[in-house]
Amino acid sequence: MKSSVEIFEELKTQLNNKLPFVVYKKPGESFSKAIVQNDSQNFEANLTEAEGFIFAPFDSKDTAYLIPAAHSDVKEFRTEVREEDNKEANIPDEFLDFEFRETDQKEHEILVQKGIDAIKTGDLKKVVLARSEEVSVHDPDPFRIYKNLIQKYPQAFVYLWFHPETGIWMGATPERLIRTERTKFKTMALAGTQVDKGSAEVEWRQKEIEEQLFVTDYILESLEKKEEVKTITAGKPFTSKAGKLLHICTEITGSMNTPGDLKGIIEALHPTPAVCGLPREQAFNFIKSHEKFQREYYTGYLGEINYKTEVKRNSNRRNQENQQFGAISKRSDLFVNLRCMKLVNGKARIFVGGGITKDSNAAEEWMETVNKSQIMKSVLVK
Ligand SMILES: C=C(O[C@H]1C=CC=C(C(=O)O)[C@@H]1O)C(=O)O
Repeated sequence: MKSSVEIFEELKTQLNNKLPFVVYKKPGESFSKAIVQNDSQNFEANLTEAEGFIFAPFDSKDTAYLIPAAHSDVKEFRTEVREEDNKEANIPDEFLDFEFRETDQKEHEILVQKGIDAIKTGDLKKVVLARSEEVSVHDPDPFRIYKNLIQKYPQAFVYLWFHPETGIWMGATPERLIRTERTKFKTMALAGTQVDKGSAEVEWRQKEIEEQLFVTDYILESLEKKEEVKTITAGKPFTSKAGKLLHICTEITGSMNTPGDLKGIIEALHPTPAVCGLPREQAFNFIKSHEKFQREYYTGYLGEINYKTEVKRNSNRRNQENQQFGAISKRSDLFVNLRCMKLVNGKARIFVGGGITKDSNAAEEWMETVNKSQIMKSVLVK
């Protein structure tokens, strides 16, 4: 196995040559994977036949890119989380000393208030409204920032993606869109945010409980309708930690009639009410006509799609039944592109948003985006 130093050197060369690659680490794992495209073609992803690593935008009308498994090499290397660096619960104050413009605050509060008013007067139940913010970075080395993200957010899906058509994106997202293996799938309903104050008992307000329930109900309803889906079950909501933030999460598991029949399921899930709103189309239109920036790949999704993996055969007689499936299975593991940024000309464009319901408060929503943006800012400092 090559060392991380050697692999990062190879990735630097890949970036200098403007060739696509992605390097990522899954929640809780102690190794990273780099997928390095070995030619300079641009591959657009088609959900029915994509096999590789997909990078898909918020708006499905825009282009999703793929690093195809057949045109790339996979390299795995250890990326241990050092305990002393893992300061995720309390980011030191000096890391938070970035200025934000007052006009940003005003603009965001006006946008949120428009969302609240639309919910109170129409059919819209929830809309996720976001903003972007640019900060200068002293040392915009994406590999250094990637290493920082891994140390700070060991429980997130951490990634660094480059493609000549999209530029450099990176992030540490807490939200899994879907994971599948053979006919089994797993997804989650994530919503509600509060800052982790370190107390063992976490209390959630009715507003957040309701907001998260919308998300769970929507995911269940839209998946139940799909003929690809055979069974589906939701667990109990629990508090999940994402850096110094807490969210409410419900795990949803199920099975499909045909292994790897993902297209319909992805289309049913994306964009989830955790990043768009309810009803989906109205929320989508509201976002498109009111937000003052392009989301691009923020609130899109990314990850392994139909990756062939070897299944270890078990010589135990009782498992013989399972062997009839053969030794190769296709696996997908996709994440929602949250807590992310785009690196452009030595600056980081950070994307943050929050779910708005009838009980939301514009000033609180602004603060929520400030807290979320600090997840990115804390890793930009040396
Ligand atoms: C849209 C974002 O977060 C979503 C995911 C979890 C909690 C959320 C919330 O509390 O509003 C958002 O729905 C973001 O981080 O930019």
